[in-house]
This record gives sequence, C-alpha cells and structure tokens, in this order.
Amino acid sequence: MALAVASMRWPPRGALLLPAQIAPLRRRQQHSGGRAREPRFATTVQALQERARPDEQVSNRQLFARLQPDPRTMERLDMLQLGSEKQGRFVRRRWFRYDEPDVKLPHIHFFAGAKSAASFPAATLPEVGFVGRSNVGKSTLVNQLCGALAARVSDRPGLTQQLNFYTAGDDFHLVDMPGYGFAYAKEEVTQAWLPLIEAYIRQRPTLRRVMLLLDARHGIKAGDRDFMDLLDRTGTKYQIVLTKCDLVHRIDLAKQHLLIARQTERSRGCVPRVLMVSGRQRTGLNDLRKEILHVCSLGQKYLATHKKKELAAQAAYHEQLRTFNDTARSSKGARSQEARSSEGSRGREARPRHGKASARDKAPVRDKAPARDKAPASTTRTARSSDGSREPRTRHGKASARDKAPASTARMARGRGPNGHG
Ligand SMILES: Nc1nc2c(ncn2[C@@H]2O[C@H](COP(=O)(O)OP(=O)(O)OP(=O)(O)O)[C@@H](O)[C@H]2O)c(=O)[nH]1
Ligand SMILES: [Mg+2]
Repeated sequence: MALAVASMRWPPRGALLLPAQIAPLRRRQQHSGGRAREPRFATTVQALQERARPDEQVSNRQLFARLQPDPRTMERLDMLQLGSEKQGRFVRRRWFRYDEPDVKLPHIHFFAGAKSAASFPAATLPEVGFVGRSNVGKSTLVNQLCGALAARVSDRPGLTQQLNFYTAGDDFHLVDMPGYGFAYAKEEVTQAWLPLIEAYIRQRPTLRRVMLLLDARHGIKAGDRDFMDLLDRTGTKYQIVLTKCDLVHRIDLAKQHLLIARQTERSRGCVPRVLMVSGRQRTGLNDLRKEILHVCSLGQKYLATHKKKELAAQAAYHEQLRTFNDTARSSKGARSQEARSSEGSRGREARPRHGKASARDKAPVRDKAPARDKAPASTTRTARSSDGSREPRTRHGKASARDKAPASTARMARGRGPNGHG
C-alpha cells in the first residue's frame, strides 16, 4: 500500500484540474525546462561546478564550503566525539555520554621486516595492510588498534622504510608499509618503496584488505589517486580511513567524508564505507577493529557478545538525548507561557481607564528615570532619608514625587488615570 502511494504520480493521468492547481505545475515545468527535477543539494565538487554559473568564479574552497554534510554522519561524529569544536564565545556544544563498548584485539608483536619481495615472510594468516602518504599516521594506528607500542612513530615523514609485519595473537597479521610522497630519506630508498608495495599487493595470497589512510585535513591528493588506480588495476579490495580527525572541525570532517565517498564511488576496488579515526584521541578505532575482524573472518571469535552491548549503549545514549530534549522543550514552553502571562498582567495594570497606555507606561520602570536623575553629580546631592536609605535630592530641597516615579505611575498609585480622573 505504502509503495503504491509512494509511486503514485501527481497529477494522476487524465485527472481534471482546477486552474489554481494547473498554474503552479506549469510554472514548475517552465522552470525546469521540462527536465526531471535536480536534487536539492549538490553533494560533490563536480556537481557544484556544473551548477555554478559560467561567469561565476568559484574556488574549490568555496565549493567545498557549499557542500551539505550528511546528518547521519554528523550524528555519528557527535556520538564518537570525533572532530574538533571551536572553543569560542559563540559555540558551546553539549556532548552526551556514549559508552561505546571496546572491541578487544590481541596484542601485536613484530615478527618480520621486508625490504625486498624476496624477504616477505610465509603467507600463513589473513593479512590487513596499511598504506598512505608519509606521516599520515599508519604506524600510530597500528599501535592504537591493539593497544601496543610495537611500531615506531615520528613526526618526520619517512620513518618506516620497509614492510613491517606484526602478528596479532596468531589470528591475523597487520602490515605497516612505508609511505609514498615526500619523506626525509635518500631518494634511491624512497624510489624503491612503491615497487615493493606493488609487489606485495600483487603477490600476497593472504592479503584480505588494504586500508588506505588519508589525512582528513587534505583528502585525496594526486599521489593517493595514483595509488588508488594501482589498487584498482591489481583488483585489490581497499577501504579509505580518514586519520587525524581531531585536527578537523566537525562540520568540515562530515563534508570531507561525503566528498571522499562520492569521489571513490566509481572505483571498483573501494569499499563504500569511509571510516574516520583519531589515533591521538583513540576515537573511531572500534569501527576499524570490527572491519579487520570481519575481513579476517574472526567476527564469531571476537564479536560474539559485542553487538548486544553496543545496542544497549546506543539505547542509553538516545535516552539521554530524549530526556534532554524533553526537558529543554518543557522549560522553554514554561518560560514562554510565563512571559506571556506577565506581559498580559502588566498590560492590564498599566492600561489607564481612559484611552491606551502611553509608550512611557509600557517601558520598564528602570528605563523611565527622568532626565534630572541622570544629570551630573554636581547638580544633585544625596541625603539620607528618614528610613536611612540614600535618595537623590535636588539642590533646593527634597526630591519631588515626579523624580521618584513617572507621573502615570504616581497617578495610578493614587488610583487615578493619567488625565487625573478618579
Ligand atoms: N593529531 C594527530 N596526530 C597524529 C595522529 N596520528 C598520528 N599522528 C602524528 O602524526 C605523526 C606521524 O605519525 P606516524 O604514525 O609515524 O605516521 P606514518 O604514516 O607511519 O609515517 P611514515 O612512517 O613516515 O610513513 C606523529 O607525530 C603522530 O604523533 C592523529 O590521529 N592525530
Ligand atoms: Mg610509519
């Protein structure tokens, strides 16, 4: 039934329409030139470029800014507290606690290093490889996934100069590879890395997946594009992992995620799901751990009770959100009702018996201080009144009733209207 309604056409074929119904249909048809309607939001830079007027000079940065992030990605980033937040006067976010159950992987140990194809160790266990530009965070991620300090890390690009094989509890291998792109290493050394990686990818029968790491700040660069072409040519399955997500603003991260998903959707070997992690903050790692376990067919062993715990944690998170929203909504409703009722009662009090209340009467009393009260100190003296409080006085004697309260208020106090009528 729902399907039938969803697929129904408007206006129904052969239906008789009123002129008022026809006019908007005509306008829509003229506007679209008879073509099918375009989606409301452009989701790729290319789509935006096509849409931009030919005379409009729009930079890639502007095009990126116009992307509409996916709300589901934003929600996921909120849950995982991934992405940076501006700590300014204007942005103050409230994070809700999501106790994501950790996926525990066994500790890793280094067991082989290979500088040439001849020195690859025997292919015995399923393997997952980590590739990417130099300094993108491959070694850091290998360490963080298994809670170890097995791989060496540096902020100088080019530290890892061979294929490093790590074994995880005799269940699977993780392979940390040298990075491509700029590196602080001799040119002949860096030039040997790409053929070495290519040989590994082509020859390794136990390679289950390549994790292609991209810096979330930069997205896909020319070197990454070349490497993706190589993976496609060799028929290797690979998955994009955005790293250093703690350094990118949350909204930009969601946009980058969307953009990369669109840019890779035509690639044959690329798995559609783009992962986001921060090795430094250790966030988003569980998604990657789960992927590794699934591709190595170890889900049963490591994730048997995980799904249940995860669902419970998600339910608790959504419950918090719901409670917060309900409280916010009810307190907002109470505030607005209070404001309405106080406005109504003030209006009733201030309204004189004859005619409308003047603008002065409507303004709060504090704003209605007569000009004399605002005069410089030299023209007024303060004196202690009989009840001990200080009151401003004019130079010649006591403050008049007019100084104490506006005329209309004073008259109202005497039970008279502004015109003096009783
Ligand atoms: N802010 C931040 N820094 C990170 C993150 N991951 C890694 N880094 C830093 O990035 C630098 C490079 O990390 P590595 O793990 O050595 O990078 P790599 O890709 O192995 O580099 P090569 O071995 O040279 O190819 C180090 O200073 C890390 O501390 C992250 O998620 N966030
Ligand atoms: Mg490294």
